[in-house]
Amino acid sequence: MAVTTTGNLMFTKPLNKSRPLSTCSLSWRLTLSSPFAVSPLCSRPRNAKSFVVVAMMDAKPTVLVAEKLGDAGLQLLKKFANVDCSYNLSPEELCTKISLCDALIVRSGTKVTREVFESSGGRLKVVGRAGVGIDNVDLSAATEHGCLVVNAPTANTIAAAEHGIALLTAMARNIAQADASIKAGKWLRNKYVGVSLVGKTLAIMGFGKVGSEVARRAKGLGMQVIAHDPYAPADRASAIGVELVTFDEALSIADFISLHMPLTPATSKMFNDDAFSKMRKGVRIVNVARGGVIDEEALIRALDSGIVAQAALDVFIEEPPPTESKLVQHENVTVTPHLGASTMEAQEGVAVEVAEAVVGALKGELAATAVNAPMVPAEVLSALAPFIALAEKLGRLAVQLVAGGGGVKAVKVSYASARGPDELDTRLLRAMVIKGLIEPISSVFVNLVNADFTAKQRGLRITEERIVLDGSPENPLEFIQVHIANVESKFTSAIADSGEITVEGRVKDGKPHLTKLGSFRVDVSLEGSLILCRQVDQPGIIGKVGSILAGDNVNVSFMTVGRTAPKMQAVMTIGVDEEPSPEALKKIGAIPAIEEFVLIKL
Ligand SMILES: NC(=O)C1=CN([C@@H]2O[C@H](COP(=O)(O)OP(=O)(O)OC[C@H]3O[C@@H](n4cnc5c(N)ncnc54)[C@H](O)[C@@H]3O)[C@@H](O)[C@H]2O)C=CC1
Ligand SMILES: O=C(O)C(=O)COP(=O)(O)O
Repeated sequence: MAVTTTGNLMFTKPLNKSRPLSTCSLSWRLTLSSPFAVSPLCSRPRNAKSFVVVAMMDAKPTVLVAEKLGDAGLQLLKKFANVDCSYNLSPEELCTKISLCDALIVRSGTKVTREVFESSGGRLKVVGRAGVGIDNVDLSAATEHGCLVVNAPTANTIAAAEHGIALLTAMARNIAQADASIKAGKWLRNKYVGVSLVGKTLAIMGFGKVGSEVARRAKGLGMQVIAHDPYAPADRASAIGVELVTFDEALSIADFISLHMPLTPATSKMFNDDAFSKMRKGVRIVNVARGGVIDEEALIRALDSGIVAQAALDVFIEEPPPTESKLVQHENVTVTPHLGASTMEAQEGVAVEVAEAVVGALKGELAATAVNAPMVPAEVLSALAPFIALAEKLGRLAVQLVAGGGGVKAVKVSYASARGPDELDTRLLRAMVIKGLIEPISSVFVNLVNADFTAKQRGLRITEERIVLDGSPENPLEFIQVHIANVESKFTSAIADSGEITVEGRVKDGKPHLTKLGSFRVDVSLEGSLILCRQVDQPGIIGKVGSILAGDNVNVSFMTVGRTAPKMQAVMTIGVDEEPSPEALKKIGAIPAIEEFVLIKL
């Protein structure tokens, strides 16, 4: 393939969409039934550009590691992928490089913006955050681009909690200031008299993983611990002897306040003038969460007025903060450069946690640490696996039966199961029906991440219905039906009495089968291509069609006939391994008894 170089980019000719998959530049590919199925670059540039950047010619995906990552994680990645460790990239450099990458791993120092996803040209499949907070990743843009975001939610919990306690104790005893003063040649024993922690009330704001661990440790120091978290279960708090209180109660009671909530639109600047005005005079604040949860200007005012006696901050709205920052320079403020997660142990831990999630996602597995996709436990996933393939095939079949009308706008998916509604997670199945409905008629790539978004964007209303069956709930599902309303069909027999295109499928011997088409009972394996014929039921038709296909060297894998009654209307479904030639199809259409027929590519 001819490649020309322009600056940092390698450009090649526009790729031919009709090229067989096996000749794509990106030869690794996941199975289509995978929820994170990767359609190669050549088959679906999402934002199709006149030129497509081609990354590499070997079989491995490329992972860009944009910030320092523990060695154990790097080794894990290298077993599966080409790993490009490029630190301190400018936003422009990141946007340039990203089009050559299948995965990106960052910490808190890299902003993964909408531009990054747009610049990836659809190639970026997964962003791994080697840590907890994902406020530096534009999750909406990731979801819209079908890019999975995973994080490492557990491996740095203890490190962050320990750093919170370190800041709490260092602040109370003026450790940083006293250290600086000795180094400046002073000996200020009276100036740096501290305050005791024992018996004081600590309010933990955000009682999640880190907050709970800080609470445990603070109790060990003899503090009274209360917590505010609108979403935390009371039994978890009471199990470690912590009382959950309202926001205002926490502010008005606490001697010390430690922040542990994520930065979200709801928590942004929640510690503002109003909040500071409700605090006890002389309160001391620790922030190892995110700088953005505090209005930094309001904190300076509260420090200057004495409402806040001291603050210890690991995080800032802008990182690194400007050197002349009044907050950083304030004598009652202790600062660290976002070190909460920076222990040897935590960095090795997050590196492994994120590398495993990224490799898994690149292999098409569902990640337990997915941030923008439903987390489906492994056992549920394996039980649903055959139905995932069925759901996609039914969507693909149904949409190819549409001839016209108002366009596909209203689709109902019915799940027949003996399981209770809470025991059947249909999110995955719905996503796969959407994938099947949209991919054959567009260049959009649909996966579990962007399925609902893509359907909504295309004005496709998906409703779901449960058909409750008696019997053993051992099987997750008996059958799935897909109904498309308000459309005409190119195969009128696919329209059921309800007036909707209706297809029904079951899993037989682990394989997806079509079991009903419109009002006709059929049974054909949903593989390869399908020929659907409607004819007046009479002897000899099967033989005629069979011999036309044999003459065209097309292997028939399956054939069934469903009829309303003997000698009445019948629907013949024929599974074929190869696609018949137009001549063969013409001959089938010319058989007098055949009233309509259609070829469906699954
Ligand atoms: N400084 C550092 O290096 C580190 C900072 N962090 C920060 O700490 C945050 C917490 O981490 P984890 O405990 O692991 O996350 P988590 O998700 O286990 O806990 C967050 C808690 O905040 C609560 N929360 C959400 N909105 C709230 C609100 N409006 N008011 C009070 N609570 C609210 C949630 O219900 C949840 O329980 C992360 O989002 C991250 O920003 C985490 C690790 C290291
Ligand atoms: O995990 C988090 O949320 C952190 O803030 C840690 O950030 P870092 O990976 O050290 O840049």
